[in-house]
Amino acid sequence: MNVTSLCLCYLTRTSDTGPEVLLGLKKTGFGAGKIVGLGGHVEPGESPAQATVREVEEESGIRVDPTCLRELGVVTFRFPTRPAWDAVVSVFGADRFSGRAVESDEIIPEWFPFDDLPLTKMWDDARLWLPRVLAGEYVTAEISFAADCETVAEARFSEQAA
Ligand SMILES: Nc1ncnc2c1[nH]c(=O)n2[C@H]1C[C@H](O)[C@@H](COP(=O)(O)OP(=O)(O)OP(=O)(O)O)O1
Repeated sequence: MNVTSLCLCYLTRTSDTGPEVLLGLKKTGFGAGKIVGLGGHVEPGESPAQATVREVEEESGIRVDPTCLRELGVVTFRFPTRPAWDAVVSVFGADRFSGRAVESDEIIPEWFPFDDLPLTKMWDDARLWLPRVLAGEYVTAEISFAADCETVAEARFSEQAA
């Protein structure tokens, strides 16, 4: 069976008080109630970058030119008790984009300072790698969740560069 292909995008900006990243409260579907990065499924015929541009606009109204996307890593999620949820996530970032973040059917967007990320309200794995990608590190990771599908049981990082 093919593993689901997802994308995530961390838009960043510099405010008067320092660097910030755009996250958002997921209103519906997988991960509802958590604060997440913008993103979603890579549809058939799309590249991960094309899916990222589409998902960012659908979820926040912000437009990103594909040439402005930076590859930040690839994270594989494994759910041993729910293998249908297994996914490979292509992670991108961009600091050039147009428009202002607005609420959509899926997400209530919010900018967070790099030094005050809402990690306890995010997927449990985010604390392990989001600060690293925001610090400029390319991350290749495989995350296995415990039986509760919420808690990280094991996280393996490899040194593979972009
Ligand atoms: N564990 C973990 N940490 C961080 N981020 C994520 C996960 N698991 C995840 O699925 N995600 C991210 C990856 C994706 O960006 C979204 C999930 O995509 P989803 O919202 O289900 O996909 P959409 O295409 O927007 O939804 P549909 O419209 O297809 O229902 O969360």
